[in-house]
Amino acid sequence: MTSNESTKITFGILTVSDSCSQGKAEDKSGPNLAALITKGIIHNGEVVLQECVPDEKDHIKRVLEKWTDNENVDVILTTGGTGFSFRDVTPEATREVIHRETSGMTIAMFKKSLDITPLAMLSRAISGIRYNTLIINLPGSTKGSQECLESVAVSLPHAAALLSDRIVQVKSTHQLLQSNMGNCPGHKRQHTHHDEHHHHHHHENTKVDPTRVARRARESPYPLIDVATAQKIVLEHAEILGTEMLTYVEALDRVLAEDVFAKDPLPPFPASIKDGYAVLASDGAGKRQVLGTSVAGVKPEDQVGLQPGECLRINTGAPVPAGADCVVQVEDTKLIQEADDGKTEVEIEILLPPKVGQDIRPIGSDMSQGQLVLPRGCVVSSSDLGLLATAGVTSVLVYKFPVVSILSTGNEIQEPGRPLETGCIRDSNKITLLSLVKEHGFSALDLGIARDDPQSVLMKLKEALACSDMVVTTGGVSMGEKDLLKEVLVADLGAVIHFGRVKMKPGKPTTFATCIFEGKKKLVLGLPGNPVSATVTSHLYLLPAMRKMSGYASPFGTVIKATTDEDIVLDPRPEYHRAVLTWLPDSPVPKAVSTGNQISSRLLSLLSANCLMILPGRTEKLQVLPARTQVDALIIARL
Ligand SMILES: Nc1nc2c(c(=O)[nH]1)N[C@H]1C(S)=C(S)[C@@H](COP(=O)(O)OP(=O)(O)OC[C@H]3O[C@@H](n4cnc5c(N)ncnc54)[C@H](O)[C@@H]3O)O[C@H]1N2
Ligand code: MOO
Ligand SMILES: [Mg+2]
Repeated sequence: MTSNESTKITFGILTVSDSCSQGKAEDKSGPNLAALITKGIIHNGEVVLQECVPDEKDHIKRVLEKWTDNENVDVILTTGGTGFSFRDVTPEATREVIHRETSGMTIAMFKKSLDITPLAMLSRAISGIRYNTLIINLPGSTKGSQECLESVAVSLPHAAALLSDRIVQVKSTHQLLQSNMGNCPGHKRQHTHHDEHHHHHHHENTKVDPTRVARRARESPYPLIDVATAQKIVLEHAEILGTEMLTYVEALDRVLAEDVFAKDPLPPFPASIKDGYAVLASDGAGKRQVLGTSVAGVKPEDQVGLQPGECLRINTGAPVPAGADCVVQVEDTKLIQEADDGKTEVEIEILLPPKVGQDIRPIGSDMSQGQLVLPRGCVVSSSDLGLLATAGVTSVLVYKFPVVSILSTGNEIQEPGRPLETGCIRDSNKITLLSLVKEHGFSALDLGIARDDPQSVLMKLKEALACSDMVVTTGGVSMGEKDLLKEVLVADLGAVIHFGRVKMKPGKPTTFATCIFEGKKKLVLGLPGNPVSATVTSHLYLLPAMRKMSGYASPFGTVIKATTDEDIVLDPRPEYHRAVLTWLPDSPVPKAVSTGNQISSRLLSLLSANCLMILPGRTEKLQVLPARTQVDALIIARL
């Protein structure tokens, strides 16, 4: 039996201290703990994270949650903030993030510390498990924290193995069931000599009784419904959440909840369209005395009046002076006489007889006072903002945006930006979806990664439901043993699953549910885990739902006609085939060129794709769609 030689145990060390975080004191116990671990106090221990935070509960919680949920570290040691002083809140922060206490660890530390000094009684340290991470409070002093670490060191490898082993156990089940995944060498881990002990632990800890695999449905209980029906169902529940007043500057991409009218006319005065001279049309062509200049921005009442035979130089946009009823552009005039200073004009000649109203924009000719400027339901664009500004509208009533949270699931998923851990892949779905909604004028919250165990999925779902109107998850909705979303939704959240499978490719296991959480109706969109499926189904269900909830009159994306570029073998399910639209000079209908291998795990099939060709499902009489067939194409990117 080999020991779990190959497994390292990753540590995060969090020093909690106002003075250290403010640089007023040097953190000694944190580095000392790191040194002990590096020297091997824990077999295969490795410090991967180290930070110092003030004695602020929320700050401590944030780091503990981040290190657990995103960094997936095995053990977190906090040092400091466990005493009686008012600022000591590490135990409170820890208690709020752990799911289950590990009192054995705490007692072991106290036992040893109390043997050394009765003052150990003044520590309020606790320890516990959050998902698969063990969090242990150590005292702030270098000596005290070292003694406590030494007292638990002997059992840490075992504790960490039990927690992480659950992952291996689940992962191998998970892998087994995802038939297309095969067996990944990363998961074959030799159990230590506690084998029977481990299995014992597995049984009680993984809450997956072996019979369940056998009982597991061989067929999904959810009927395959078509895309249009699925979209209709989602939109029925995607209701407007209310309205809010925004300053006009914040209104970009929002939908107006009421008509907007012009407060002021444009132009507010008769404005010249040209650089030239303001004149009386009745004077006809011929000489004029130049009175002076009317420039843009001068108040009309400061303008001198105009008598017959007189004219006033005027700039584009300047108010036309009282009396003048037309403007002649300077190109249609000739200079007759100018003053000794060689620049002030005295007399000019109008070469063409001017017409009344010529080159003048009358008051309100662009926008009259009280006129309807933007109708209710309009999605405010950049030029609409200009109109709001012009109309003197300072704030507008818009529909509220839905708060949407995005949650990845899966034991094999790790946060991007870190070296790959054995048997893991990086989360691409979350960043894809977060930026996809942003591309379409919305925003969403990143709720991290849920692990493949019921309690982790439930905790994460609750967290997401508490802070958003719609929760979007990816993964865990197909037929696998660890595809827990539907089960947790129904069993633990009393949700109604409106559909659990859609006849489409990719995107078959797309799931949609609603539930009442803290008295409010919430939507849960369970997208498939395959990256392409998650992205394609976002275009078909997520964006339309967000648009509908934001007040869009037409929530669906734009569909145009395109012609296929080559023969395409049809799938039994209607396919949303990634393609690149290219317009050719001789045909108004663009060509849609496929991006190649469409397997739904291959994000590259979305590379430069700007549309999804909507292909019919295969039938007896139609197996292959010939080239140059006209199909619908859903636009999915800025053209
Ligand atoms: N027996 C059956 N197995 C499967 C069926 C079926 O009908 N019968 N459907 C297949 C189809 S179609 C799809 S789509 C997938 C969807 O499965 P899940 O939604 O349960 O997704 P997972 O199993 O969790 O993961 C699928 C795949 O995607 C990877 N993944 C998951 N999350 C992420 C992420 N955030 N970033 C990147 N990659 C992710 C995961 O590693 C898996 O490879 O089910 C088929 N199986
Ligand atoms: O439905 Mo899946 O997304 O085809 O692979
Ligand atoms: Mg699955």
